[in-house]
Amino acid sequence: MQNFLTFGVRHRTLTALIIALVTIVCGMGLGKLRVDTSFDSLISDSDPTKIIYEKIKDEFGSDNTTIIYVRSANLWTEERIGALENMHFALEDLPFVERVDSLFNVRSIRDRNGMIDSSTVLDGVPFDDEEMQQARDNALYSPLIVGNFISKNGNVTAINVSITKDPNDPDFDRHAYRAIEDAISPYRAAFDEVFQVGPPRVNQDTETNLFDDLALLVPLSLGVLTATILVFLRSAFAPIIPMITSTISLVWAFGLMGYFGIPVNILSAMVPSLVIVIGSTEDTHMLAGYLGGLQHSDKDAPAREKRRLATLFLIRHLGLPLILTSVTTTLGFAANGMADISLVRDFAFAASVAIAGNGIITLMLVPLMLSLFGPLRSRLHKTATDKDTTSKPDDHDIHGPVALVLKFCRAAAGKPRMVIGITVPVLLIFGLFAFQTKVSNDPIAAFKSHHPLVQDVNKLADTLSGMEIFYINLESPQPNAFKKSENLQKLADIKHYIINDGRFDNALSFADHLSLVNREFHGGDPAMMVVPDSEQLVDQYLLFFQRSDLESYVSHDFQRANIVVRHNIHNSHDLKQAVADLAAKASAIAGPNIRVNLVGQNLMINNAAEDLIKAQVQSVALLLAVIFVMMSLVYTSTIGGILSLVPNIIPIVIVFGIMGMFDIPLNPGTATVAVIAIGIAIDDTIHLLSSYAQESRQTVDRLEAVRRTVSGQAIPAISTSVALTAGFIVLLWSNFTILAQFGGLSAIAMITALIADLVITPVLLSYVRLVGLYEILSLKVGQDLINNSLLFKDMSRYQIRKAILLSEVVEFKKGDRLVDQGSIGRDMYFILSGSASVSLERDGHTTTLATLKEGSVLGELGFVHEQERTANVDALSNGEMLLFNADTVRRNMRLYPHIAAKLNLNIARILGARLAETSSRLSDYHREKGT
Ligand SMILES: Nc1ncnc2c1ncn2[C@@H]1O[C@@H]2COP(=O)(O)O[C@H]2[C@H]1O
Repeated sequence: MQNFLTFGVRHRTLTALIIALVTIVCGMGLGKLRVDTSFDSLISDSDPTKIIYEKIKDEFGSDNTTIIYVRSANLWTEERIGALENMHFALEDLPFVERVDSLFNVRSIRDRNGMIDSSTVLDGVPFDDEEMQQARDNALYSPLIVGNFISKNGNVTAINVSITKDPNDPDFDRHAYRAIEDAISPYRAAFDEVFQVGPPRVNQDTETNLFDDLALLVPLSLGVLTATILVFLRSAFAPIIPMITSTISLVWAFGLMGYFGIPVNILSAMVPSLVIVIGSTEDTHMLAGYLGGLQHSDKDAPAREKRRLATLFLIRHLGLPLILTSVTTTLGFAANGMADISLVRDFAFAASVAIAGNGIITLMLVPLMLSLFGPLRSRLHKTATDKDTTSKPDDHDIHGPVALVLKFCRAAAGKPRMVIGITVPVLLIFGLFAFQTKVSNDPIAAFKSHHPLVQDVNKLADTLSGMEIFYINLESPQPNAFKKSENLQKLADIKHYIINDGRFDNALSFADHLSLVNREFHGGDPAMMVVPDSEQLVDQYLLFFQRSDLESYVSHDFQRANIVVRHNIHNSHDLKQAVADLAAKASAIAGPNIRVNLVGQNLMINNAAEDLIKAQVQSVALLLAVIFVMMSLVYTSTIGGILSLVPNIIPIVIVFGIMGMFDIPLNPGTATVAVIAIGIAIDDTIHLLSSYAQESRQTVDRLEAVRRTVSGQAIPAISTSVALTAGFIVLLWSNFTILAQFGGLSAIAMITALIADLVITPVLLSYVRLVGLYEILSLKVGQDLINNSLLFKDMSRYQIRKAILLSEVVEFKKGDRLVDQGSIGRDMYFILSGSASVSLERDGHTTTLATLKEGSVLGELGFVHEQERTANVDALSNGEMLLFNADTVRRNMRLYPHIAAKLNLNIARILGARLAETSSRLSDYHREKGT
C-alpha cells in the first residue's frame, strides 16, 4: 500500500507520463461523447408493457404527439386560417411525421335541416365571412373537436402532429424539434402565440437547460471550492490542486463515456460539480496532512528535504483512510448502477468513474506535486518553537467557530443519555415521515415551475387538453365486436367514468364518433348523444367517416378499440393512482371476455418510478453491507462495522423524513441522494474511527481517547463538510427542479452526517472500545505468546480478548526502573517484548532474584493486595508491556465474573509457581551452606 502511495514521489517522471498518457487517450474519447435527453432513458428496461405498447402503437398510431398551440384574439380571419393551413401542410411534409390532425382534417358531422352534413371543419381558406363563421360554428358545435382542436372561446386551436421516431438517430428529438420549429416559424407572426409542446420540445429544453447548468454550476462550484479551501487551509497554493485533479478526472470519465457510448444526461451533467466538490475533500485532507508534516520537519533542513519529509508524513498518516474513502465514495455512486432506468445507470457510471479516477489521480499526483512545489510554511499551525511538536492536538489550538462546535460536541459527549434520548425520538419522527415519500419520474416535473416549457404545457392543458397521452386498448376475441352496441356502450361507460372522475382531461373513442352521428340523426338532440342500438345503424353511421378518421380508435376488423386519453398530471404518484383506478374500472366495465390494456410512453415512464424505489433500496442496502463488511475487516470487529454505519444511516433517515414532510418526491435526482450521501459521509466516519483506533492504543481511558479523536478530527471534518454543503447548495441554482432538490437534500445530508459524526459517534465510541487490542497485539507479538502464557491459561480467545481490552500498552527502555521496591503500586505488567531483572535490595546488598522474559508477569503482588513492592524490577532491554490497573480491572470484571475468576486463579498459579521456585532455591541455599 505504502508502495503504491509513494510511487508518485519515487517515480515522478513516470507518474506524470502515465497520467498524461491516460489523459490524452481519454481526451480523444471526448469527441465521441453524445447527449441523451430522450424519454427512453426514463423507461425501465424490464417494463412488461413495452411489447404490448409497440404492438398497439403499430396498429393505432404513435402516442408520440407534438401539439402546436396557436392563439389569436381573432383567429377566424382569412390571413390566419391561411397561415394555419400552410402550417398544417408544412408539418405534413416532414419526413418523420406520421399524421397531422387539425381543423383541416377533423370531421364535422352536423344535421342541416334533416340532411347530415359530414365534412372537414375547414376545407381550405373560406371564401367569405359567412363561410368563415360557419366553420367556426361547426368546430365549436362538435364535442369531438372542442377541447381537442379548438378552445371553448374559439381563440385557440391545436395542430396535433404524430411522430414516428427514427431509432437510428440518437439525436432524433433535437432534429425533430428544429424541423417543427422551422415549419411553423414562418407563420408565427400571424398569431398572438404559437408554440410546440411534446417530447421533442421537452428533450430540446432539457438539453438547453443542461448546458446552461454546466455553464453556471461548474464556475460556481469552483468558486465555492476555492473560497472554502482558502478559508480553511489558508494557503494560496491549495485551491490549485483540486482544480488540476478534478479537471483530469473529468477528462478521464467523460472520455471513457465517449468510448463506451454512454451519453451525458441531466444527472451526469452534475458530475463535474460533484467531482470538484467531493474530490476536493481528499485534497483538503492531504494538504492538511502535508502542512501537519511540515511542522515536524527540521527548521533548517533544505526545502527539498522539508517537502519530501512532509509528503512522506502525509502518506504514512493518511494513506489507508484516503484509499478507503475513495473506495466508499466510488461505491456510493456505483451503487446507483443497479437501477433499471438507463438515466440513473449512465449517471452511476459517469460519477463513479470520475470519482475513482479522481481518487487515483489525487493519490498519485498530489504527493508528487507537493514534494516538488509544496508550500514550506504552514499558516495553519504555529511554528515549531511556539509549541511542543510532539503534543497531541488540543482544544486550545483551535479557535473561532470550530472551537464553538467542539465545545458543543464535548458538552454533548458528556451527556450521552441526553444525546441518545433526543436522537432516538427525532429519528422515529423523521422515519415515520419517510414512509410518506412519494415517487415521481415525470420529465416535466424536472423543470422549475416558472420555466417556459412548464408554462406552455399548463397553458395547453387549461385551454384545450393536457399534452400527455395514453391509450386504453380493448381487445375482444369476437369479430366485429365493436360494432355491437353492448360493447360500444362499454367504451361510452369508460369515457363516462373518466369525465366524471375528473382527474384526466379528455377521452375520445369510437363510441363518441358514432354517438355524434346518432345525435345528428336525431336533429342534434343532446339526449341522443348515445351509442346506436344496432349493428345495422353502426354500419350506416360508418358511411359518414373515412377510414383515416377512425384509424386511431378502432381496428379494421372491429375487434379492437382504442380510447385516447389526454391529461396533464405531472406527479407520478397521482398519475399512478388515477391510472390504477381507471384500469380497475375499465376492466370491470369491459367484463371477462374483453382484454384491457393501458399503454403509453407516458405510463411507462411513470411505471419506472417504482423501479427508482427498488433500485434505491437495493443500492442503499448493498452499500451499507459493503461498508459494514469493509469496516469490520479493517477494524477486525463487527462493532467497528456497526459504528461506522450509525452516523451514515442517520442522515438518510433525516433526508427521507424531510422529503416526506415537504412533499419532495423521490425522482431520478433525489433517488441518488441516499447512496451518495452515505458514500461521502462515511469519509468522515472513516477518518474519525481510524484516528480513534490510533488513540485507543495509547490510552485505556476511552473518554480521553474520544476527546483526543474529536479534537484531532474536528478541523478536517468540519471544513470538508462545510465545503461539501456549500458545493451541494450550488446545485440549488440548477435549472432543473430535480437537481435543485438533489442539491438541497444532499446539503442537509452533509450537515446531519457531520453532527452525527461529531456528536453521536463519540457518544457511541465512549461505550465501546473500537479496536481489539488483542488483534493488534497478536499481529505484533504473535498469538502464541499470549495464548501460552500462564496469565491467560485455560481462558478462551474471547475471554483473553476481554481481559486484554482492559489493559494498555506501555513502552520501556533499557535501564528503566519498572517497579520500585518499597513503593506502593497497584499495576501488574505482562511483558510483550524485552526482558527485565528482579532484584532485592537489603542492607546495601543487591541480590538478583530472577530474569523475566516476554510472556512473564510482574507486579502481581501489588496487584492482588495493596502493599509495598517486594522487589525492584529493571528493564534489561527496550521493550513493551501490557499494564493492568487493579482498580480498572476490578471495576470492569464485575460484569464478567468468569473471566475475573480465571484471571485471579492464574495469578494465584503464578504466585504458587514463584513460591515453589523460591522455596526450592531457599532449600538449595541452605544445603549449600550446610545448615
Ligand atoms: N522471587 C521472585 N521471583 C520472580 N519475581 C519476583 C520475585 N520476587 C518478586 N518478584 C516480582 O517483583 C515484583 C515487585 O513488585 P510486587 O511485589 O508487586 O511483585 C513482585 C513480583 O512480580
